[in-house]
Amino acid sequence: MVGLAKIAMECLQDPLSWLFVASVVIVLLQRRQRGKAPPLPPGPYALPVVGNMLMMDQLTHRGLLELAKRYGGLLHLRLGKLHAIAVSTPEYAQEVLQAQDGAFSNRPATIASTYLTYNRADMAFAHRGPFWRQMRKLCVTKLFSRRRAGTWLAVRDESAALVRAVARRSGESVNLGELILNLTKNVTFRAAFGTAGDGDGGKQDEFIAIIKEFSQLFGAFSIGDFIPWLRWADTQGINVRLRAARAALDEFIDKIIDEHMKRGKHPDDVDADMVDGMLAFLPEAKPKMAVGDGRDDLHTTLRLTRDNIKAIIMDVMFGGTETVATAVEWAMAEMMHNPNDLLRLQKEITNIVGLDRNVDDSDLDKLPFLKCIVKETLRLHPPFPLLHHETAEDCVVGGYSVPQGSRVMINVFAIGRDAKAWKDADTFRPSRFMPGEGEATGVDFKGGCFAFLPFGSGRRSCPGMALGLYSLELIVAQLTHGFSWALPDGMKPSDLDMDDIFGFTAPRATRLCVVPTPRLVCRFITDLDSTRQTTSFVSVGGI
Ligand code: HEM
Repeated sequence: MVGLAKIAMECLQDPLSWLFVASVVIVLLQRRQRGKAPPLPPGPYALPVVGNMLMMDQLTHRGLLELAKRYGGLLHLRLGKLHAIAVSTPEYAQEVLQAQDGAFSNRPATIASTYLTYNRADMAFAHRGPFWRQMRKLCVTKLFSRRRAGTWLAVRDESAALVRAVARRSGESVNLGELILNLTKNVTFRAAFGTAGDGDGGKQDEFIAIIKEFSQLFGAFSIGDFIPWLRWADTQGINVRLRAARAALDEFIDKIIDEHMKRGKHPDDVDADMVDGMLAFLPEAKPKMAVGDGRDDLHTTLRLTRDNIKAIIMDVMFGGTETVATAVEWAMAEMMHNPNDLLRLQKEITNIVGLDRNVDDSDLDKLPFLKCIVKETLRLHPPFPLLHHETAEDCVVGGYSVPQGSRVMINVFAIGRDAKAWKDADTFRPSRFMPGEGEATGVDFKGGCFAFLPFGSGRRSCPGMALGLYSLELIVAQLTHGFSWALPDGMKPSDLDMDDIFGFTAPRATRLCVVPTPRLVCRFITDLDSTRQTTSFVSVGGI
């Protein structure tokens, strides 16, 4: 006994031994503490060190839906050092997005996304707190607001340009998915920088190449995100690509900021773009546009840096481009798959608008079935199928522990197809929302119904919802009213591939290709711009 005590005393004189003993004590105390806390939510068995990392390919909306069938609406996975929680029922969604919203409103970020957002200098990746609140106010009241007329005009112009482009291809198979994605890229480019896509093709192509690289890097797998002591290992050379991508963005946007500062447009001008709007908060901008002019609360308190401007522009590009394009393409695809719904919508629009012009803004609120098509599309195909949140503190949900710093994935896709919440949950049936006809009349996606969350709910819900919805409704209405549509090569509606793929959003696995025939009262014009001298249609009403 004396011998043992002597050995222990000798060991403890060595600092390394002290460290070892202290670690053992901490682990034991943590275990004791955890013994008192509620258990973690159920989930598959986690291996030592790597946990469930071998299941990474199942962390998609469909993979997590399958896991939820086995483990329940709140399930736990261990990804290296990280706790990950998947939420797959409306009840649990309400708990994390409403009842405990404050604790669940941080945003997880990888090493790559932290670097690419200039250390969370944007809104989408900023943790909840005073900075994020101010950024959100800036976006909602200044940047995405209806008062920034140029953005809404860009949607109208680009939608009309799409209709004209499709009309020129009457009777041919057109890749509608690709055309729609180009349209939304043009809109966000114009909204951010004010330049019309067509007139500035080179610049826009350069920017799209930067976005593509950002997008790949955002999704790149890095072992250091899950096992921190392996952060030094950069086996795929991602760090070099990250530095190059950010340098390219710096060069591109710095030039645009300088040009905008030189022209000195007032941020409230009708044709001011988002960069003009943000320069009003950049201290180095011209005095007449400088911060602190006391116009409102935000102007006296918010100071932006160039990094903030770049990071917010990327939020707009990522938040507003693929989301709208994905939803429009799905709406058109579902109507091709369900031709009776296409005919019903065409009939509704024809009754209100007539056949001598296309739909405009003032028609949209008179088209209830159009709203039903949009809702049903967003229910079955939410552009962001998973919402990514992080817990700011230890929480308890449904009797289970959710530790601080957990990654929380709210499976909006699974929730929108929850059989307890929705009748014929997997069927596209827009009339379910039709006033006086369907069982889901009055159900909305503004955030109060936790079975229907395409724009999220609570603090982190989408600040661009009004713009996104407007774009979605106008483009779908104009395409539907402008043309009769057929599938190419004698394909039947039931042959249409309706699979999706998981990425930044959940777009169609195969692009939608369709054959248009103009259906408005038209006059022929010869398309002199076209080298093929084709004859195309333009509506007398001026689409
Ligand atoms: C149909 C179109 C759109 C859909 C379905 C959509 C959906 C969403 C969803 C689900 C979220 C995340 C909510 C959460 O994490 O809880 C979100 C966030 C966001 N959206 Fe949208 N969105 C759309 C259009 C837009 C547009 C047009 C813009 C910009 C002009 C935009 C900008 C953003 C931003 C910046 C965020 C991050 C907000 C934050 O973290 O505080 N979105 N959106």
